[in-house]
Amino acid sequence: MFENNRVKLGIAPIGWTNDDLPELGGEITFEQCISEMALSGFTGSEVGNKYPRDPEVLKKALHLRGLEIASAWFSAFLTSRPLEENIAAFKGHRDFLHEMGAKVIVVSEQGNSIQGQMETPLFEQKPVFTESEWELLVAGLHRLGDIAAEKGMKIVYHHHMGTGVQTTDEIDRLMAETDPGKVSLLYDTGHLVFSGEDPIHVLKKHMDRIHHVHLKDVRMETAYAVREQKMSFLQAVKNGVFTVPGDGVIDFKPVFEELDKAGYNGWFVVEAEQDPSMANPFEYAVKARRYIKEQSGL
Ligand SMILES: O=C1C[C@@H](O)[C@H](O)[C@@H](O)C1=O
Ligand SMILES: [Co+2]
Repeated sequence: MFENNRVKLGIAPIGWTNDDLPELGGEITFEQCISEMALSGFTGSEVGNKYPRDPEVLKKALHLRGLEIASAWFSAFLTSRPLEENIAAFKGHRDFLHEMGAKVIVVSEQGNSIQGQMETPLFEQKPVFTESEWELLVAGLHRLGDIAAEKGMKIVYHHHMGTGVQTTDEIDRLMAETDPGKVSLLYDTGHLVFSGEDPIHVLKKHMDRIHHVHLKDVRMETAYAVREQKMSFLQAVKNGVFTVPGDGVIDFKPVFEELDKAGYNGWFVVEAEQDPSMANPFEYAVKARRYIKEQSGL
């Protein structure tokens, strides 16, 4: 599978130090994190809160370990803040990623998002965009897509738990209303399964829009407990809802087969936010790397 080096394999720093919950892994250094990524067999990474922001300093640390930057998350507030404010912040992010050699920019709309709220029940209070919010989102994403294209880059939209683009219907609507030349999709297995969606259905339906992949697995017993006990997204993460591929309920073989069949080229980024004091990030990175090799040959 994935012959001709079409796919690169990265891992996100969120298993070592969590951006949404910085106290998780607060003691782990940037050097430990990137050294363990390289040692476990990955060649790329996304950007975490401990990464130096000076591109030359970051490049040197990464290149010493054979790593490159795949992308980095951008929180958009297109439905809740002025467009010009979004554009100014986005341009800085785009320029940094461009300097680092990334080709795609992860974008997620955080207007009305509950993903960062510790006490807000995830399934009960998920935001639903109004018609005017959908219009703002679509028009704003088109602008961000144009700005990314100025540097030969693409935006890849991250559907996400606790946001207005979480479910299959919401992803379908976003894809239907956005221009494929300006807005691509990030496919995150963990968020789809946690939400109760069929990941293969979404994959097949939107394959031609998918230009970045997050490989995340789900501990289903925890996902059920989150619903029953009305936990928030952050409580779910603390309780270990997410883990690395090969450690949860998702069968990644058909995911890899579909992506291979479609000629996917780009990054696979393992992304498993869990408490590093309970799930040793190096051990889980090695586990993920072995599982991906077994299932895809990569
Ligand atoms: O891509 C991601 C970035 C994180 O900050 C986020 O909360 C996580 O769930 C995710 O999928
Ligand atoms: Co993700």
